[in-house]
Amino acid sequence: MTISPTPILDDAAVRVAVRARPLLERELSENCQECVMYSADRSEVTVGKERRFTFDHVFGPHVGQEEVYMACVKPLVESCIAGYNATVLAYGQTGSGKTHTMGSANSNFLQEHELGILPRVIRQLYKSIEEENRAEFLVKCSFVEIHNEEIKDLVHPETPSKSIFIREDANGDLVLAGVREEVVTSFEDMMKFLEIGSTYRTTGSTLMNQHSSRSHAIFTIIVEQRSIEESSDIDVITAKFHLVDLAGSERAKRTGAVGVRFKESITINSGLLALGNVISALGDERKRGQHVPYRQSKLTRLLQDSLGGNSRTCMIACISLADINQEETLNTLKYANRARNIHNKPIINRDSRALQMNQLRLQLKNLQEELINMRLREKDDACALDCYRSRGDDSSSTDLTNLPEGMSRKPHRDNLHSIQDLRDSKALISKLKEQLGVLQNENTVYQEKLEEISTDMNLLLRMIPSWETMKEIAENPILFLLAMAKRILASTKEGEMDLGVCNMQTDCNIDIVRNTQQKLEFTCSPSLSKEIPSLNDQDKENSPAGTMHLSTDIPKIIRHYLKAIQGLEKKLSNKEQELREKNRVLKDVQDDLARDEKIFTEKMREINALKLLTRELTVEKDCLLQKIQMDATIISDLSHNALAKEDELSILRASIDSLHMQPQEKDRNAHKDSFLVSSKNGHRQLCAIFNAFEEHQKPDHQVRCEDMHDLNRSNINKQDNIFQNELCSFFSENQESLQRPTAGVGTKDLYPGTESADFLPNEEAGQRNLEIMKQDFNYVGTRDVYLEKKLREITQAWHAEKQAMEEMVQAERETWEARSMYALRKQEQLERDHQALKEELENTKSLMQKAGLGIRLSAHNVRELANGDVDLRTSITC
Ligand SMILES: Nc1ncnc2c1ncn2[C@@H]1O[C@H](COP(=O)(O)OP(=O)(O)OP(=O)(O)O)[C@@H](O)[C@H]1O
Repeated sequence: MTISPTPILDDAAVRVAVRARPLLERELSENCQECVMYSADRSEVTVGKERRFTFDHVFGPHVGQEEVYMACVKPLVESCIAGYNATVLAYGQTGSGKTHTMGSANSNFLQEHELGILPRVIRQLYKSIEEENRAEFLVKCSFVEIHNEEIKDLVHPETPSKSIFIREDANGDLVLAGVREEVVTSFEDMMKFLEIGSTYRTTGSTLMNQHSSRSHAIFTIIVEQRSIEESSDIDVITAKFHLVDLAGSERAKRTGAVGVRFKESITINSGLLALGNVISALGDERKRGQHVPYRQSKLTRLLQDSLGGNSRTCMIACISLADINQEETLNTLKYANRARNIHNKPIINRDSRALQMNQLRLQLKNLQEELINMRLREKDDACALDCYRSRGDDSSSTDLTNLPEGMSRKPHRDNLHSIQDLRDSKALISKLKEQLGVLQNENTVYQEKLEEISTDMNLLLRMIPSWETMKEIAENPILFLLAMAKRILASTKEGEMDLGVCNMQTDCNIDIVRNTQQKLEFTCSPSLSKEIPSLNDQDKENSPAGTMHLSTDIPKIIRHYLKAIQGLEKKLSNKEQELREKNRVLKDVQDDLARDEKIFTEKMREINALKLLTRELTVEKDCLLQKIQMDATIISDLSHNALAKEDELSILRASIDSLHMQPQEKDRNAHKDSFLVSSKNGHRQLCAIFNAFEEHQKPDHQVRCEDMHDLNRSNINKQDNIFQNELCSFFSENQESLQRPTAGVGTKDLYPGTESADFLPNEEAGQRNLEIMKQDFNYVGTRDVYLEKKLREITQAWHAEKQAMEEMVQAERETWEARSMYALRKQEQLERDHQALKEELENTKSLMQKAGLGIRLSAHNVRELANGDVDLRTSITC
C-alpha cells in the first residue's frame, strides 16, 4: 500500500488558487476593459490600482484546464489514494467559470484540452487503482445538489428531498442518509453517473450567464482499500473526495432575476453568506476557538470536514477580468483570502476494528517466530551435547578442550552443572513449547471473544436507535445491558481463568509456589493472589513429577520465579494501567456528560430565545402585512390618479386636434386670447402683431403692415425711402440682438397708450409697450401658440407628476418586496434554526443517554475491579 504511517500532515492549511477567465464576447462588445493584473511568479493578483492579494496559485486567462488540474488537484487525488479525505471547492461570481473549471457539466462533447477537473480526477483515480497491486479497492460515488436549502440526489432524482438528512455516523463522520451511494467499477461508469447527474442539475438563464447553475453541486467519491499484503500493518482505509461546484454569488439587479430566479438568488446568496461566516470564524485569528456556525446552512454542514476538519482542501476562486465586474471580483478575492487562514486536521481514515485484528495477527506472528527460534536453539544444544557425549562416557577423562564452540570450558564440577543446565534448558524449552501452544490457544480464544464482543457491540449499536420501541429494553435498559455485559464477562472470564491455570502450570514449580505464595501475596494484586491458590489444587496431582531439589536448584528456581514474578508484575502494572485508563475514560464520560448537560441547558435557552424571537417576528410579520395592505391601497389610488391624468391628457389632445383640423371654427370673439404678442421673439412678433390686428379688422385703427420681410408694403414713412433701406439693413444685420424686447412698430397707432419705438431696438420702450398690452391681454401670443404652450405645460406637469407617481409606486413596491423577502428569509432561517436545534437536541439527548449508561457501566466495572472480581479486558464501556 502507498500509505505513509504519519497520521497528521504538516501542510494542513486550505490551499487557495485564483483563476481568471478571459473576457467573453458580450463583454468585448460592451467595450469592457481588463481590471486585473498578475505577478510573473503567479502568486499575486492586483485588482484595479491598489488591491493586491497573494495566493498559492494565480492562473491568468490563458492558462488551460490541464495546468490548473496538475497544480491544484492531482496532489489531492494522490493523497486520497493514500487514505486522506480531500475537497476541491469552486467559488466565484456568477458566470466566472466555476462549472467550466470543475467540469461538472456534461463533458461528452468536449475535446481533451477542454476537460475540467472532475473527469480528470476520475481518470487518474482509476489509473492509480490499476497501478496499485498491494491493495484491493472499492469505489463508490454520489452526486447531490443543494437547491433552495433542499438536498436532491441527482443520480436518483426520484428520491424525495425530505427523506435526505445530514447525520453523524458512529465514528462521528458526516453522512448523507437517504442518498444512495453507487459502487462504480470503471472510469466510463462513473462518467455516466456524472452525465446523468448534470442533466438533472438545476440550471437557468440569467442576464449574466445563459447556463447559470442555480444550485451547489457536490460530487463525492468514496475510496475504500483493503491491504492484500501480509506484512501490512493497516487493513482497511476509507477516504472521501468531495468535488464542489458552488452556485455563483450574484446581484439580482444585474442578473435580472425576478420571481423564482429571485428566490433562488436569495437562497444562493444566503448559503454563500453562511459559508463566508464559517470561513471567517475559522480563518480570523481573533475568532479562533469561537463557535463555528456550521449549522447555519446545509452547505456548511456538509462541508464541515472540508473546512477546519479532517480533509485536505483546495479552493479555486474564479473571477472575471472585466472592469464591470470589478466590485464582485474584489469581493471574491477577499473571501478567498480569508479561506487561506484555515487550518485543517487531515488524518488517514483507518478502520479501528481492522487495526485491532491486525495487531492480534502480529502478536501471533511474533509468537510463531519465537517458537521457531526456540526450536532452532534446542536443536543446537542437543547437537552440542551429543558431540560432548560421543567423546567418552567417563566424565573424568573427558577432553574438555574439544568441546564445541560456545560450550563451557570450566572445570569438571562446573561441567556437570552445565549438563544439568542443559537438561534443565531442555525441560524449559519443552515447557516453553507448551506455553507457546497455550498462548496460541489463548490468542485464538481472545480473538473469538473479541469477535463475540464486537458482534454484541454491533448488535447493541444497531439496537440503540430502536431503543424506545423495544418493550423489554424500554422497561429496563440498564438490566438489559448488564445482562449482555455479564454474559460476555462470563464467557471471557472462563477462558481467561483456564488459561491462567495453564500458564501457571507451565511457568511455576508447584512446591516453590507454595513456599513463595505468602511473599507474593504481599506484592501481588488480589486477582494475582487469587490465581495462585488455584495452583495449590493442582500441585497434589503434579507434585511427584514437578518436585525440584531446593538445595541444588535454589538459584535457578529463584531466577525462574523472579522471572515469573516479573511477568506477573508486568501483568499487574498492565492491569493497573488499564484501570487508570478506565478511570480516565470514566472521567471523560463524566466531563462529556457535564458538558452535554451544559449544552443542553444552553440549547434550551436558545430555544426559548428563538420562541421569543418567533413571537416577535410574528408580530413584525403582522405589522408588515398591514403595511403591505396599506401599500396596496396607496398603489391602487396612485394608479387611479394616473388613469384620471391619462384621460385629462387625451381630452387635451382631442381639443388640440380639433383646433388644427377646423381653423375656421376658431372663436373669433375670444380676441383677448387670440392675438397677442410676446416681443421677446423680436421682429417675427412685430409681424404677428400686425397680422393679428389686420386679422381682427380693427377699423378705428390705421393698420399698417410692418412685416420687415416686406417693408415695401409698409406705408409708414414711405416718403423716407432712405430710412426704410437703413431699417432693412439694420434688421438683417441685427437679427441676434433683436431677440430682445423691442418696441412694437407703430404700436402707438395700433394700440392706444403705447409709444412708437421708431423701429429701433429700444428695450425700454418695447418693455413699456408690452406691459401696457399685458394689462389688457392675458397672454401675449397667438391662440395656437398659446394652446400649444398650455398643452406643453400640462403635459410636462403631467409627465412630472406621473414620473413622481411611478417612482413612488416603485419605491413602495421595492419596500414591499424587501419587507416580504425579509419576512420570508426570517421565517426560513427560523425554520432552519428550529430544525437544526431539534436535531442537535436529539443528538444531545441520545449522547447524554449513552454517556449516562456508560458511566453506570463503567462504575459497575470499576467496583468489580476493586473487588478483584473481573479482568479489565472484559469490562465494557458504551
Ligand atoms: N477559463 C475559461 N476559458 C474560456 N471560457 C471560459 C472560462 N471560464 C469560463 N468560461 C466561459 O464563461 C461562461 C460562464 O462560465 P460558467 O458557466 O462555468 O460560469 P459559472 O461560474 O459556473 O456561472 P454560474 O455561477 O452562473 O453557474 C461559459 O460560457 C464558459 O464557457
